[in-house]
Amino acid sequence: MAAASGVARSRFVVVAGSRFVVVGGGIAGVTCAEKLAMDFPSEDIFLVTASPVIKAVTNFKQVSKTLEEFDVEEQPSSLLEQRYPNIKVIHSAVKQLKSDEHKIFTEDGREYTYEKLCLCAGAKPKLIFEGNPYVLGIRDTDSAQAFQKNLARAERIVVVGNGGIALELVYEIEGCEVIWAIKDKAIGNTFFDAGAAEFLIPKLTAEKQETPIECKRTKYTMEGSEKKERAAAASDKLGSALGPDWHEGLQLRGTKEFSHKIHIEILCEVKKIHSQQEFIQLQQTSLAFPKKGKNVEPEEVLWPVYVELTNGKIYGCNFIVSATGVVPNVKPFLDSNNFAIGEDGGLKVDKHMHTSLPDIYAAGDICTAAWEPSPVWHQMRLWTQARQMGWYAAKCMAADASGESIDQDFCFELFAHVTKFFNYKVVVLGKFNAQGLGLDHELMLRCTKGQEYVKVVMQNGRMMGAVLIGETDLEETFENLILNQMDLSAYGEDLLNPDIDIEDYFD
Ligand SMILES: Cc1cc2nc3c(=O)[nH]c(=O)nc-3n(C[C@H](O)[C@H](O)[C@H](O)COP(=O)(O)OP(=O)(O)OC[C@H]3O[C@@H](n4cnc5c(N)ncnc54)[C@H](O)[C@@H]3O)c2cc1C
Ligand SMILES: NC(=O)C1=CN([C@@H]2O[C@H](COP(=O)(O)OP(=O)(O)OC[C@H]3O[C@@H](n4cnc5c(N)ncnc54)[C@H](O)[C@@H]3O)[C@@H](O)[C@H]2O)C=CC1
Repeated sequence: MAAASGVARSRFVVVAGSRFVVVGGGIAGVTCAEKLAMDFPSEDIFLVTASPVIKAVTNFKQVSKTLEEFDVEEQPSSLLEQRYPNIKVIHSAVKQLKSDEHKIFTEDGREYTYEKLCLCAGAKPKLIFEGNPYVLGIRDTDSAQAFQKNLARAERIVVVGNGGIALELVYEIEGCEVIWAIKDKAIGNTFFDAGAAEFLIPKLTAEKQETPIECKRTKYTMEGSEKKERAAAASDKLGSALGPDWHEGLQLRGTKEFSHKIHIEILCEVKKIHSQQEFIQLQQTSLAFPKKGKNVEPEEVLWPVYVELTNGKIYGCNFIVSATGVVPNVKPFLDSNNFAIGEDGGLKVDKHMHTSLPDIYAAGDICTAAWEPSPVWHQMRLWTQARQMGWYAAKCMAADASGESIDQDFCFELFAHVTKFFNYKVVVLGKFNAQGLGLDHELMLRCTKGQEYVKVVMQNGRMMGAVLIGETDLEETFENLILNQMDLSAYGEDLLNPDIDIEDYFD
């Protein structure tokens, strides 16, 4: 017993301690470390990360009260250390946390002490049939490249899930048949309602893809990363999450000559996945790619794998993409640490980004916002929120360290996200899908086919949320109307009347 514990102790070397230690080289961790480095120029800030490259926010611009514009670069960590000489990046994964001793232990056998720690280790894809070699998830550079390689040899794939990744994939993939299996009635349930889905659908059947629109608020690049480091990233199992426009550098093309070929199976899930051999033994029939949405033809061709849906249909394919959400990456930190965990599996944080354990904070995809939120804010695991939380967590750590109290940052007053789907600019504000409002709300719509889709969510004459697809230029006005909760009953449908310049109305 004594010998065993002696061996265990000698495996770790105390390298150093720092007042502030941040874990994770994604947007949340890097932003947190940068803010601490700025506020404490004479302290060393340790950034411990499993990934060989880090994610840096560049060209940040606050374009309105809550909407932000910034680029994200995947960079070698040396660039971060050049910008902030008091940041020391440690490349190793944390394998254990001893919160009662204020220590973390890394995979390379070192231990570090901290006074205040911020955990920003992100999330992992929540895969269906995890472990099946034909099921792929997309999270980081490594998994995106593996997907691209498999797609280049594929004639047909099945995409499961109906959120951000699935929406991007089905639009971007060319030269490959795509069976898109969704649990819901309409596409894009995490961002859209059935009306918006209807507006977007024609883009999926368009034969030719158009030139990508300039996305005003987001850009994702890998500038500054050297080839050597990119290769290392490709073999990394714990890379940071990809972000907007991640697919632009990748050719997402199968073996065929056509552009889009998508069939959507609604209101179903995957019941079973059969290997080719299992399928042969089953003596069942699989279906050919449906023509004009109808599944009449059985298929004779043999495929590497078969997907049986809960609606009874079976499709053969080359592989399956599980774009079915994420689970916070909390595992390395749980052993012997009694963290309060949210329903979604994240580390619960209070309004000061503090977890349930002393001196430990969390930010980004790993955490679950457990404070009483503003009526028009909610958590979504997004790039923007990772940056906001990382920045604010650093402010909270600094305030706690100096015994000050601070108010919550304004960004948590209103949920605001700008992105791009199907080559349209998409802005979602507040309770854009009437989340949590029950039946007590009204919707107002304005739609010009192929051009714009505007939806506002109203409750008791007040605007609670909005979805803006296309170049509507309404985001700032609507942002103000949601924030100031003005009674808009008197304006009725004029609120969305295209002949009235509502900006003038409310200025
Ligand atoms: C394909 C894809 C597309 C996306 N598109 C968008 C988009 O268009 N817009 C948007 O807003 N959001 C998008 N997101 C979501 C967004 O990328 C994430 O919400 C955000 O990047 C999360 O940042 P993070 O810093 O919390 O986590 P991550 O970026 O996951 O970073 C976690 C970091 O922790 C490190 N780490 C993990 N475990 C350990 C450990 N044990 N020890 C040390 N380090 C560890 C990792 O190496 C990594 O550096 C997308 C996500 C994906 C997967
Ligand atoms: N443009 C953007 O803003 C983008 C944001 N992202 C973010 O990246 C993260 C990962 O993206 P996604 O994986 O798309 O997650 P997501 O949370 O956006 O969507 C998950 C989808 O999977 C479905 N689902 C869950 N379990 C399922 C099951 N067992 N069977 C079938 N369907 C199931 C859900 O109904 C939902 O439609 C998310 O946080 C997302 O917000 C991703 C891509 C683009």
